[in-house]
Parts: sequence; structure tokens; C-alpha cells
Amino acid sequence: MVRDEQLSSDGLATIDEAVRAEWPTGEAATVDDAIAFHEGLPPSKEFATVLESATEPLLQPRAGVARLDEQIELLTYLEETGEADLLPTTIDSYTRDNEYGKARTGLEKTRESDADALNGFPAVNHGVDGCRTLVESVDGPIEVRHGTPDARLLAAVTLAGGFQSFEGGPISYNIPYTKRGDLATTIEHWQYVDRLAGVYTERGVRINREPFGPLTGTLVPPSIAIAIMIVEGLLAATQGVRSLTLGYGQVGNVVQDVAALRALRALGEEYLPNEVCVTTVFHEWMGGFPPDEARANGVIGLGALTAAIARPDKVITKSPQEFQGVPTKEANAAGLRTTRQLLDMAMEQRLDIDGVESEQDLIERETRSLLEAVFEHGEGDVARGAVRAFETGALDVPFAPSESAKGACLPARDDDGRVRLFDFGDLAFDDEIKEIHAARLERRAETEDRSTSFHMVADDVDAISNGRLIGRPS
Ligand SMILES: CC[C@H]1O[C@@H](n2cnc3c(N)ncnc32)[C@H](O)[C@@H]1O
Repeated sequence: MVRDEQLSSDGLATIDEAVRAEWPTGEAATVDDAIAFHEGLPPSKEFATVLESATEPLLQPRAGVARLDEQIELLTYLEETGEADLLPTTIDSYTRDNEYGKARTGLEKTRESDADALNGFPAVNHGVDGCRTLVESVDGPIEVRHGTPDARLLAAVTLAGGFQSFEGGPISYNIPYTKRGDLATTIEHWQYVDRLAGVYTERGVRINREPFGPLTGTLVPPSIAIAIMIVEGLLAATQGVRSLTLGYGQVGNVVQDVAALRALRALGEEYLPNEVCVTTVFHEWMGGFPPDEARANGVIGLGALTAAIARPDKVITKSPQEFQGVPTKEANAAGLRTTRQLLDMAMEQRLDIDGVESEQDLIERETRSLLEAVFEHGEGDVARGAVRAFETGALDVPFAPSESAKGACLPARDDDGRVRLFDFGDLAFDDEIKEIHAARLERRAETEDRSTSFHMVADDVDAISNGRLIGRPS
């Protein structure tokens, strides 16, 4: 059974050797060789330094294309025309599934033609030297963004390649991303990733880790997201990670989103060890977008206004082409500038909004209850507790494809548009919390003259792409 213990140096070396043998480019991905490269980077390229010293929210898009020269061009454009403060490199789907042969074929096809045969940057195929060329060719610090349950080789290659921030985690990249992945195995895989980040940190290269807060990106109750962020943060801290960015995906109700971001920071600082520097990241709406670009910019603007009030350390921006999928560089840059405009105008205002404090109290109370359940299920061991809590459903994620989660809980918006639970499954909440959610959903039922039912859930899933927040009956 997996345990929340720091990997020994022998344990790390054994796994490292096996992982780096998975693909030829792994051979060059050694920490010893990489330290000198990292030490040669200017402070302006040190991800944790730039993030942790910022005084205002930093903006970061997602962006990844197959070819190295085009990725350099894309990131340069997003810096210069999008005014991005932090840069991404979004990894392609084949690499996320450890299909490095298919990624190589896709890269070769892309080199031969103009059509992108991959939906992201195949970092393992580009290898350490390719990553270092990318890092040296742009101004800002770059983060590896992906969705990889087994991210061990990707981490070895990209960290050796000069990246200093790595997204994801054993729960946040398993439960929402894969059907078959056994959670205990994924936790073991990510203990390697976090220990590698810890070793770089101990050698003087602070690696920032960012658990993926949005999870399934569809009506995730804030307390579930925050509890999972803290569990992943605790697991990473055990392995020596000292720079952690906890994430949260916008739900669209400003009171609840501001309350959730404040709860995320407060609980992150409370539960994580003092030696860890905790920052927060707000993801602009991760659910379905309106196809109309003007309306899409409205969704982006609401996220930016929310960020201006809650002031997370980082905002992951969206583009007005979200509905179509991977945006053009122009649309990606436009989403950054729309966000920047709202932030700059709203941050100079004192916007006091009713209800944030009581919503934050409720979110914190729910989150503590879920965390207590994890600690109890594991008898103090967070890794074992996470696995068991998902087995019993005490911890759960709505609409989760993973067999490791029950996926028994169902969310729906209340009459305000705040996300509540319509069906709690086996979540570790007391009756009083359940009654609060039921009462708020009942108020919506009265407004809409219908009983609370699964229809509300289904109506809410598409509401924003149809131009509304709440899926009111037509
Ligand atoms: C987590 C899902 C998000 O990642 C975005 N995404 C996925 N691949 C790329 C990509 N290659 N470039 C830019 N954005 C991307 C997608 O648009 C969606 O907003």
C-alpha cells in the first residue's frame, strides 16, 4: 500500500534509471547535468522567484504546438503581444498518454507539412536540448502544462531541460483525466515527480509545483477542489517541494469564487508546512464556452473581475476561441489583454460584496470535514487516506471518469448560481452542511416552480455556453 513517505535516494535512483530508459531522450535527463544549466538562467527566468515576488496577479495562458521553432514563435508572440507575465508549454495528448512513438510520428508529419499533427508540444521527443533551446529563446519563465497520469519521464526531461514549474498531481491528473488509472499507482508515480522537484530544490533550483485545481472543470464544488489541492500539496511537501501553487477553477458566481480563492489561500497556509511557500492560481472558466466570441470575452471578463477582487497570485487565461478548441495565437493573446484590461480597471476600486464571508466560512467548514475524513481513513497517512477516502466516497469528484472515484455526488447551481450539491453520494459532510445546500437548492426550485432534480444538473452543465449562468427551464 502506498505511504506518504519521502522516497529514499536509492529508491529515487532505481526509479529514475527505469524511467529514463523509457525513451532515448531520457538518457540525457539527469539532475547533475541540469543544475549547471539552471544556475546559468537569469532571475527573470526563475519561475518561483518571479511568481512569489509579484505584487499583483500574474497572467499566464496555455499554449503548445508541435515544432520547436513554432513554439518559440508562439511564446514570443504571447509575451510581446499578449503581455503574458508567465509562459506555458502545453504538452500534446500522445505524450500525456506516454505514447512517445505516436508523438514522434506526429512531430515528423508536422515538420513535413504545415498542419499541426499534434495538439501540443511533444517535450519528451524534443528532449533536454530542445527544451533548453526553448527556455533560452524566450524572456519569461515557463511552466509545463499537461494532463499526464504518469508524468515521470516528462518531468525528468523538462526539468533537466530548464523548466522550473510543473503542473498536475496524482489526484488532479488521475480522477478527471483517466478511466483506468489506479490511484495508488498514480500517487507512487507522482512521488517520483515531486521527489525529483525536491532534489532540484535541495540543490538550489526551486521547482514550483502546481496541482490542477479545476479537476473535471464542470461545476466542481469549491470545498472538493480545495481539499484535493491540500492533499496534493501535503504529498508534494513530503517529497521536498517548497514552492506550491494551489489551483481553483472559476464556477462563475462572483461571491462563491472570491470566497473560494480566499479559503484556498487561508487553508493552504494553515495545512501546509511553514517551509512551503504557498501561492494560488485562478483558472478562468473551464466549462463550456459560448461559440460567439463577444460573449466568450464576457465570460473571460467576469473571471478577470473576480480575480481583481480576490487577487490570486496567478490567473490562467482563456481565449474567445475556447469553443472551437486550441486558439490561434492572436485569440490567445486577446484573451490575455481582455483579462488585463478588466484587472487593471477593477483593481483600483474597493469592491465590497455581500455574502463572501459567510460563503467562505461554509467552504472552509466543508473542506476541513473532507480533510479530516482523509486523515482518518489513512490513520494519519495522507497517501493511504486519499486512496481509501475515494474508495468509500468520503472524497469524490462530480462527473469523474476514473474508476478510482465513485463519481456519486452531483452538483447543481442554487438560485444565486452558486454550486451546491444536489446528491452528496458518500461525501464526508455532516447533516447541517447538507441541509444548507438542500435549502438553497429548494429556493431555486421555488423560483423555477419545479422540484430539485437531476434536470437542474443537466441544465446547468450547458448554461454558460448557452449564454446564462444558471440553467433555468426554458
Ligand atoms: C485544460 C483544457 C484547456 O487547455 C486548452 N488547451 C489545450 N491544448 C492547448 C494548446 N495546445 N494551446 C492552447 N490551449 C490549449 C484548451 O483550450 C482548454 O482551455
